[in-house]
Amino acid sequence: MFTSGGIVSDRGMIGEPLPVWLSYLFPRFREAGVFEGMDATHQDPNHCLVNEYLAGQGIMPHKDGPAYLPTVATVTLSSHCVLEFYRHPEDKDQGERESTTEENRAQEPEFSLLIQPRSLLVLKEDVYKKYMHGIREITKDDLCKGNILNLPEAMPQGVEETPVLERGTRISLTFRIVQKTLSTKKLFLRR
Ligand SMILES: O=C(O)CCC(=O)C(=O)O
Ligand SMILES: [Fe+2]
Repeated sequence: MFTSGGIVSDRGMIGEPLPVWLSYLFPRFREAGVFEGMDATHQDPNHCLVNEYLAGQGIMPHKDGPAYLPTVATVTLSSHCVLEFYRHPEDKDQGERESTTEENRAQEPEFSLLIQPRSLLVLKEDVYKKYMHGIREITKDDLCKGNILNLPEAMPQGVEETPVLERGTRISLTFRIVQKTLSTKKLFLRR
């Protein structure tokens, strides 16, 4: 796992340009209007998190938090996954990723999405702000279980008979906009 674009902290991010192998996707994001109208100074994402999940690995339910503008674009490579969405009781989790707890995992998800390899997933607005998202630590996904909202459209061909998908290694590229950026020049002038 690594991040590109800079390290995000409370004070902001000391930005550095994303490498070409990530920024080559920007025209596609623009065509699809993914980050359109988010922020006057940022038309393209300035931060990317690259994650590798081996089969059986997941991520605890969490919100991505206020360091980013509330749109996230995720490109999935190699293997599918099922992303689950949870509504926090009373929505008291104020968007802090650190607030992830075992208690969150105990809840049942409200809905899920089947995320196919080579797909782009865009989460914004309420789904970003009000729901937590997570990936269960399992090696197989039974598509008959849970409330998978994008079925049958996202169902891979040929699995209608036995809709259990075995997970392989998944790589995700998660693009976001960090609004608060600090240039090294500004930092230097502050001293
Ligand atoms: O890998 C994914 O699709 C989700 C990653 C995620 O939720 C995160 O890094 O905040
Ligand atoms: Fe996340």
